[in-house]
Amino acid sequence: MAVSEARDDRGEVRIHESLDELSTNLADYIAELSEASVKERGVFAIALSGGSLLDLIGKLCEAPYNQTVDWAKWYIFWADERVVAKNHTDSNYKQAKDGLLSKVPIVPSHVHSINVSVSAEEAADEYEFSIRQLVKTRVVSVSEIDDCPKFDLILLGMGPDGHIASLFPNNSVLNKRDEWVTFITDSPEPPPERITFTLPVINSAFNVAIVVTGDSKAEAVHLAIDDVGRDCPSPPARMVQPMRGKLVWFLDKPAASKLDRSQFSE
Ligand SMILES: O=C(O)[C@H](O)[C@@H](O)[C@H](O)[C@H](O)COP(=O)(O)O
Repeated sequence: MAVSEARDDRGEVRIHESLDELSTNLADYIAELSEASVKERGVFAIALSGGSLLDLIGKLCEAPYNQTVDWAKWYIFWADERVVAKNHTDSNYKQAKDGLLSKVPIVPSHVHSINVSVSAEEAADEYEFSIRQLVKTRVVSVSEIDDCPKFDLILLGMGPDGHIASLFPNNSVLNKRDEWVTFITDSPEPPPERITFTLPVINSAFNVAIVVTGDSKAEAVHLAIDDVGRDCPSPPARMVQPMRGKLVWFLDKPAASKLDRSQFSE
């Protein structure tokens, strides 16, 4: 059975016995947020990331979710994307299409992927422009604090170095405050060119989920969640602090193995 704990500004931490339990819990969470958002706003604007996360949301293609989720109301975005051809194995779009989008009845015009035929800088600018149009029509809500887009849900993975989206440690894009979407050409992980949401956009969302599995990420999970003191390095994932939204961590046991687990409850 999953255990969970509320960690003040670090959000709710859910730890799962197995990947299967995590996938089911994650699918339930997404389906519930979708239902609430469609009821409240008539649409569900969700931003995906890349990596193992996309395998873990695969349960959404199965019963009961494939029948019960109101797919026609979904609008899909990417919190980060690699600037490669859309049929390239590194493309987050391709991974999402193969694993989810082609298997459920999402409206093709609701899928907002980046333009990969231009430079990373231009792709980021164009993507921000298209999000601005959808904020105007309120397909994407807007933050009352700073006019940032307010996605119903942003799904993030995390690397062993604590990066989320394409916001890597010690990269100057972590300090971007004015752009909604920015770019890098020097990713420490291939491919080098990527576009990414900035922290203000991530922290404006109604809901953010960070999904992390495997013991190679246990130290980064500890540094991102526990009270570790100022002398420890602060990974980008620790900077995810939704201003008015809710943060939930979905972890398996190996990823949670270095957490201070004094107060978890069944
Ligand atoms: O496009 C990307 O590379 C990502 O969005 C990135 O932030 C990813 O989510 C993490 O690197 C975790 O990836 P894994 O879960 O595959 O380790």
